[in-house]
Amino acid sequence: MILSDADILRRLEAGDLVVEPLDDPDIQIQPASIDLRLGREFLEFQHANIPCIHPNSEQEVADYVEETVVAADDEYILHPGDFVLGTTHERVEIPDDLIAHVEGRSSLGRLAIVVHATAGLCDPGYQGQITLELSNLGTAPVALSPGMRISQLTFTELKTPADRPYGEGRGSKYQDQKGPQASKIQGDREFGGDQ
Ligand SMILES: O=c1ccn([C@H]2C[C@H](O)[C@@H](COP(=O)(O)OP(=O)(O)OP(=O)(O)O)O2)c(=O)[nH]1
Repeated sequence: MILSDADILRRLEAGDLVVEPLDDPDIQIQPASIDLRLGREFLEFQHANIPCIHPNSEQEVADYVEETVVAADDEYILHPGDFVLGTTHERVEIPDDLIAHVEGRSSLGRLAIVVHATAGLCDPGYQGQITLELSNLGTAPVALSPGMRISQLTFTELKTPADRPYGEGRGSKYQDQKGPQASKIQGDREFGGDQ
């Protein structure tokens, strides 16, 4: 079951679903989703730094990205073909019996801006800001401004709460992330990590 605006409000009031700061609930709570705003930090990919990324190399991933912070009243120009990591302004807490889907907004989609390349799922138990995989699929640069509504979250109720929710209990690598976070795939067991 997908939560409606009334269901979302009920869960926010109950306090187990958290979206904060929710500056403007009247505008941000949509019929069956919550609009989230764009944060000020961006991770850009430095193509010249390394020839290729080996997923098991924390160093290569770290060398590959560089953070840019734009002022609250400034803008970030996303050029055609660019791929950068952004962040939601809001921090979320997803209860154990919900999953949240990170979706784009139609108005931005019509300008060719997408907010995730592939992994648009926030697990039951996830807490933190949401890293956005931002791309401009169009032919004209688009100016993005911190605070603008950039994405929407929808919520689906699970049949039963997750037995092992995302979080410290299972060593989840993005729990409590602040700002855009680069890939931590080197934490995967396949690449020598313990997850
Ligand atoms: O667009 C998104 C989607 C998800 N997340 C957060 C919430 C989610 O719970 C967490 C992990 O996502 P996923 O399970 O898809 O990533 P993974 O690579 O499998 O990581 P893990 O091994 O920690 O599950 O990342 C984001 O920040 N941005």
